Amino acid sequence: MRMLLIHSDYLEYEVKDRALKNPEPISEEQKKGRLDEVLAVFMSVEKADETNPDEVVEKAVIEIKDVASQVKADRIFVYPFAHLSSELAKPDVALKVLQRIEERLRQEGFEVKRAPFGYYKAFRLSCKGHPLAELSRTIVPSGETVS
Ligand SMILES: C[C@@H](O)[C@H](N)C(=O)N[C@H]1[C@@H](O)[C@H](n2cnc3c(N)ncnc32)O[C@@H]1CO
Repeated sequence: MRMLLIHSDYLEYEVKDRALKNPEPISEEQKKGRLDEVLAVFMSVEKADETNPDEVVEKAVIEIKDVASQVKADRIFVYPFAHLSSELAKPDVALKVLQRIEERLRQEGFEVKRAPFGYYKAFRLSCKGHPLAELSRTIVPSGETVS
C-alpha cells in the first residue's frame, strides 16, 4: 500500500465518470463531497497487500493515526488513488481494504469520509504547506518486501 498524506484546509471531489466496469454503487449525495481542516490520504492498494489485507489495514491505521496526531487533524479523507503504484491490487480487494480502513478510523474517533471507488473524479485540495503537510508512507504485509 502506498499512501500520500496531505494536511489540507479542505478537500472536495465531484464524481465525473466510471473508471471501472463495475464501480462502487453510490448514492446521489456521494457524487460530491467535501471536508474542511482534513488530513487527505490518497491510497493505492497493492498486489503485495493481497497476501494479508487485514494486517495492511491495521498498519495503515497506525500510520494515519500517527500523522494525524502530529498535525493535529481529527478529520480524515480516505481517497482511493490508483496512481501511486504500478502493482495495483485487484479492485475487489482494494475496495474492501479501503472500506475497512474507513471503519477502523471511525472506531478510533476520527470524522471520516471516503471518496467513491472506481470513478474518475474532479477534486480540489488546499495543502497547508507546513513542514509536515506532505508525507508519504509505504506499507507491506510481513514477509513481503518493498519493491
Ligand atoms: C482515475 C482517477 O481519477 C481516480 N482518482 C482513481 O484513482 N480511480 C481509481 C480508484 O477509485 C479505483 N481503484 C482501482 N484499483 C485500485 C487500487 N488498487 N487502489 C486504489 N484505488 C483503486 O478504481 C479507479 C480506477 O483505477
